[in-house]
Amino acid sequence: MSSTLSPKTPGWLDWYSDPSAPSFTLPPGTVDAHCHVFGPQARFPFAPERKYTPCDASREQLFALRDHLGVSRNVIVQATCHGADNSAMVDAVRASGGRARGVATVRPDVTEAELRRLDEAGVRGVRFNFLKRLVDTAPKDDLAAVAAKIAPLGWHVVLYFESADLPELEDFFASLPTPLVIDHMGRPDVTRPVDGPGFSRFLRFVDRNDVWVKVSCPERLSVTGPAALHGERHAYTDVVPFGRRAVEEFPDRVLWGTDWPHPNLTDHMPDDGLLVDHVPQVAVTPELRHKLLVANPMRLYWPGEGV
Ligand SMILES: O=C(O)c1cc(C(=O)O)oc(=O)c1
Repeated sequence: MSSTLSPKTPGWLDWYSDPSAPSFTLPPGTVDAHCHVFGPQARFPFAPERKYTPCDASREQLFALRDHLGVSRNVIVQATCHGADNSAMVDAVRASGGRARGVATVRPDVTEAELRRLDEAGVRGVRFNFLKRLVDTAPKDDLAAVAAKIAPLGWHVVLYFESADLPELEDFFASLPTPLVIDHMGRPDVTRPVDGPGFSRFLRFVDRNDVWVKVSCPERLSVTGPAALHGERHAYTDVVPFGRRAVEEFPDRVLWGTDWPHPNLTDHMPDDGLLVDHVPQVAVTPELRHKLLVANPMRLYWPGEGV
């Protein structure tokens, strides 16, 4: 069997295997609203159209990290290396005993029966990905067709795009008939001022369209670090003003996630324990932290299970 497995993309960085204990204690009920599973490849082969071949990152390994960090629940987002085959993600969500929800990737010809099956498994949204390094195309007609199909289920659309592409995409986004959730703060250029035109445009878009924002991936957005490694508890200081601004302007619509197992990082792989210590730097009061980590994701993914 192992001879049929594809080797990892050259230079691939594996997830950090021995994360430290965070010094910040996550509040009870914390949701990691953005994480992935990869394979395991031998059981859930990667998609032929993928742009990278990762290491395995199984549901058991994700749940072990959840427990180690003091997280209560996960939202498992379909990773592009699995294309529109949601098997690994759905398997993980089903195995969580109600402690995970899923975000899927589906094609425009997806049937109602398949959507109902995903919904019953715990899927609550679909992801539209616009990063050219991750997907070949993102035809708006196809995506609009998907959005029309999932809207009656009460699902939302998760959007992953580069900040430079927002001007071209925002009318399309605003036309979608579902709630919207934006990955990784819309990937701001953190070398620019937090009150400059780029991030201001993003915040205006969020404000006008009632969008949810994931305050996630400082390790991906940071230019100057320092990295969450070697005991560094004030990591990624260049990203802090952007996260703080989003949390303070939209306290009821921000979400947090680890992004474990951190696909496609090339510079370093963060220690996830230290990454948790980034949270109190962007959400500076207990009230803001409770909204970011517990109340907001519960409203979106476990409505009716009030907190
Ligand atoms: O920036 C990335 O490379 C990346 C990739 C994926 C994915 O492949 O699904 O998901 C993410 O959240 C981030």
